[in-house]
Amino acid sequence: MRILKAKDYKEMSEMAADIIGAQVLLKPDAVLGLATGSTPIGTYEELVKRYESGRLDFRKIKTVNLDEYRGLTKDNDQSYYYFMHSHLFDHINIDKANTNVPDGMEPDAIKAGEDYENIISNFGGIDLQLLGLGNNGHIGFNEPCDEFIDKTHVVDLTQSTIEANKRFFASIDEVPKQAYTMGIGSIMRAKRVLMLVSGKGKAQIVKDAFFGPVTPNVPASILQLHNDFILIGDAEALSCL
Ligand SMILES: O=P(O)(O)OC[C@H]1O[C@](O)(CO)[C@@H](O)[C@@H]1O
Repeated sequence: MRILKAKDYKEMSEMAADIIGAQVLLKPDAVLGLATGSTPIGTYEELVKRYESGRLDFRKIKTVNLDEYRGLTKDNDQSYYYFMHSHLFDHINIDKANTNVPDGMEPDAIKAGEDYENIISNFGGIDLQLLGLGNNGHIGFNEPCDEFIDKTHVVDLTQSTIEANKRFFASIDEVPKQAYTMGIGSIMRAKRVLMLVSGKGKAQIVKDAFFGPVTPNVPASILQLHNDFILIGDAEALSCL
C-alpha cells in the first residue's frame, strides 16, 4: 500500500489525474474502473482539461463504473449514469459504447450481476480502479456486513449511507434504498487500485480501514491485501495517521 499526501483537494485531484493519465498514455485501450461521489469530481475536471489541451486521448479507453442506484433511470440527474456523462463522458472523446454503468432499471438482480461481471471479464479485467471511501468504510456500495461479497450484486443501503447521500436529493425519502454494486472481488481483481480521500470527515475511517484489522465490517480494509493499492489523501483526510 502506498499513501500519497496532497496538501488539499486540488492537489489530490491533480495527483490522481497524473496517475490515471499515465495509465491512459501507457495503455491507450486500458480498462478504467470509475467511481462517483463528490471526491472524484475534481479529478474528472482535470482529466477533461488534459483532454482539451491535447495531452490525453480517450478514443480507445473502456470503462466500467462501480455502482448504480437501483430503480433510477439513466436520465435521472441523481443516477450514476447521469453523473458520469455530465462530469466526464460528455466532455472527452471516449466511445460511449465502451462505457458501462450497472443498469439500475434491471429488475432481475441475478441477471444484473451476471451481465456486469461478463462485461468486466470480456474486457479482460480492470487495469486501474478508482475508488472513493464511504463514511462507514464502504467501497462501491459494498456496505459493512459479515462477509466480503465477491461479485456484482444488489445491496440494501445502510441508514448511514442513506443519511450521507440525502444531500443530493430533495428529501431523504427520495434516496433509493438499494443499489447494484461491483463486489469486493470485482474490485480486488483490478490490477491497480487508486483511492481518493478528502476532508476531515474521512480522517477516522481512513485510519480504521488502513491501520485496523481487515474485516467486512470495514469493507475498504480488504485493500490492505491488494498488491498495487495507492491511497491519495489530502492533509485533512490523513490527519489521524
Ligand atoms: O466521495 P463522497 O461523496 O464522500 O462519497 C464516498 C462514497 O460514497 C458514495 O458516493 C456512495 O455513498 C460512493 O460512490 C463513494 O465512493
